[in-house]
Amino acid sequence: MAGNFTWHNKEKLEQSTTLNATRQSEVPLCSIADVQLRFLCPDDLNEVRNLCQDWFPIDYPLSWYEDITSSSRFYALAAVYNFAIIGLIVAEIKKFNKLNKEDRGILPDSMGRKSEIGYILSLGVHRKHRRNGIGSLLLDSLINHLTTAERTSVKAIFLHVLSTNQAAILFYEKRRFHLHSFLPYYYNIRGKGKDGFTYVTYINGGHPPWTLLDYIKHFASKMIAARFVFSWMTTKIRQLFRWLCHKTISRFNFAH
Ligand SMILES: CC(=O)SCCNC(=O)CCNC(=O)[C@H](O)C(C)(C)COP(=O)(O)OP(=O)(O)OC[C@H]1O[C@@H](n2cnc3c(N)ncnc32)[C@H](O)[C@@H]1OP(=O)(O)O
Repeated sequence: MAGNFTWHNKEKLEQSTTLNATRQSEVPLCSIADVQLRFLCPDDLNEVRNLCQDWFPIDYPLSWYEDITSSSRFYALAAVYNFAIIGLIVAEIKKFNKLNKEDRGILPDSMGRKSEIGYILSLGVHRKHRRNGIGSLLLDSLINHLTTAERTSVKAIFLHVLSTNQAAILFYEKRRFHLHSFLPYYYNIRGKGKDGFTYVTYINGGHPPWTLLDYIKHFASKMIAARFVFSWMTTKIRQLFRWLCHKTISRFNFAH
């Protein structure tokens, strides 16, 4: 899986950001135009670990932080303001056929076989800077990356979220992610089973498997199209027949 792609060149660290969305109702602590995006590097490990421990109820092992701050397998992007990380997104591309059973229904089998799929492992924004468009900025950057010409095989982006994480659910729904499945006891949080949801959005022509209703709609539209073609052909055959009759009668009259 990891061998099939490399994320952005880590040397291209800084991306300038231009998002003109300034809020009228509240004064943001930082202007989004002053936020820079760059990829994580090994020196970020402690800063990233402190942020994640604040944001997520899951205790990730040290090896996870080492991986996301150093491996090119991950698209691990930080939003930086005043030299401090105030947000980050971590994602990877997975081969569809390597997905867990519960996630296989995201794409139809016929499309899935040759496809890849983006998986968001983590997205978080510093508490002080939430509702300022930084989460959206990070997500947009990932979506832009996955919708370039070289990544047309990536047909969907999905993630897992705690069913009680209302802020994140509202955020993803606002960003046109749809609920795909309910995952009872998906998380083990300090020894307790907690439910999760899978959310998904489709890119690069990807779509969910067809439901019975989709098949009915498709069949009905084919029937309507066939009826239209049939009635057009009947009209044309009738016109041709009339023209032939007319020609034959004219010739017959002329001969006599
Ligand atoms: C795969 C996963 O990582 S799941 C876990 C997700 N991460 C977390 O739970 C960590 C804690 N939460 C956070 O860090 C943040 O709340 C995030 C990442 C979910 C959202 O980041 P933000 O920078 O605040 O999002 P952003 O400002 O771009 O919000 C975009 C829109 O999402 C919706 N939204 C975001 N947060 C909320 C909220 N708390 N309540 C209601 N709607 C919200 C709004 O519609 C918002 O637009 P608006 O502010 O114009 O109304």
